[in-house]
Amino acid sequence: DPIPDEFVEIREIIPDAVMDIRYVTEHNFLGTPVDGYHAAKCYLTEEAAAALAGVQADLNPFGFSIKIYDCYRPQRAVDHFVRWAKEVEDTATRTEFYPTLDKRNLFRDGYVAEKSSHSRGSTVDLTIVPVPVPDQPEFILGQTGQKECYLPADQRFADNSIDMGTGFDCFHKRSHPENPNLDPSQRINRLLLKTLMEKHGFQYYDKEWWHFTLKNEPFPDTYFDFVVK
Ligand SMILES: C[C@@H](N)C(=O)N[C@H](C)C(=O)O
Ligand SMILES: [Zn+2]
Repeated sequence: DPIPDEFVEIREIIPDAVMDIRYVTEHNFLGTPVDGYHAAKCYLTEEAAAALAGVQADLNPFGFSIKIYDCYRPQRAVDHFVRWAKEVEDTATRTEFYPTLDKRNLFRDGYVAEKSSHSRGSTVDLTIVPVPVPDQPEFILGQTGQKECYLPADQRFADNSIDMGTGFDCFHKRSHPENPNLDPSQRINRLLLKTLMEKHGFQYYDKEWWHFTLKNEPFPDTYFDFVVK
């Protein structure tokens, strides 16, 4: 299935966007590359990409950049998430990604969706990194030690993001954007991301500090399933 004309690959619009597309790798909550991700690329609708370019333009003069974890997500990837959640005996990634929860409750608790706004093409998971972009350790499944994603930045996986208080896809209350039990600098970092994203037309999500949907999304009722390639 071809990539719809209304979608763009983000680096065509934001060449200096930093990419850390987790679902094409093993460093995600499934511990395996996800169905439908064949390349470490970010496709978004033209409208969402243009809005995100505004965020990058605001960050650049201050020596920061957006870093993208996920964009358009094929429906078959979401279906893979659902299958994974039903395999209850597979808890290989629990320590890092959902240390306090039963994987069967990740959908109920709002951390993963069976019908995801990502599949509509105007939702993005992202953070902010300094420029020049600091190194980040390579993740090697089975070799890189798993650390709870809610631990302080110097104890959890050493993501090169500014400190948002948790790692990406940390299914835990500390990831709720307005959790008051964070250091002031972590709360300010979240506020910066949310303020910039809202300025450019995105809606934040009250369960995950990294997840934003364009308010005026062009395909509010369409769940796409083309492959990321
Ligand atoms: C899985 C996580 N990155 C995410 O995007 N969660 C929301 C709720 C979704 O699945 O749409
Ligand atoms: Zn998301």
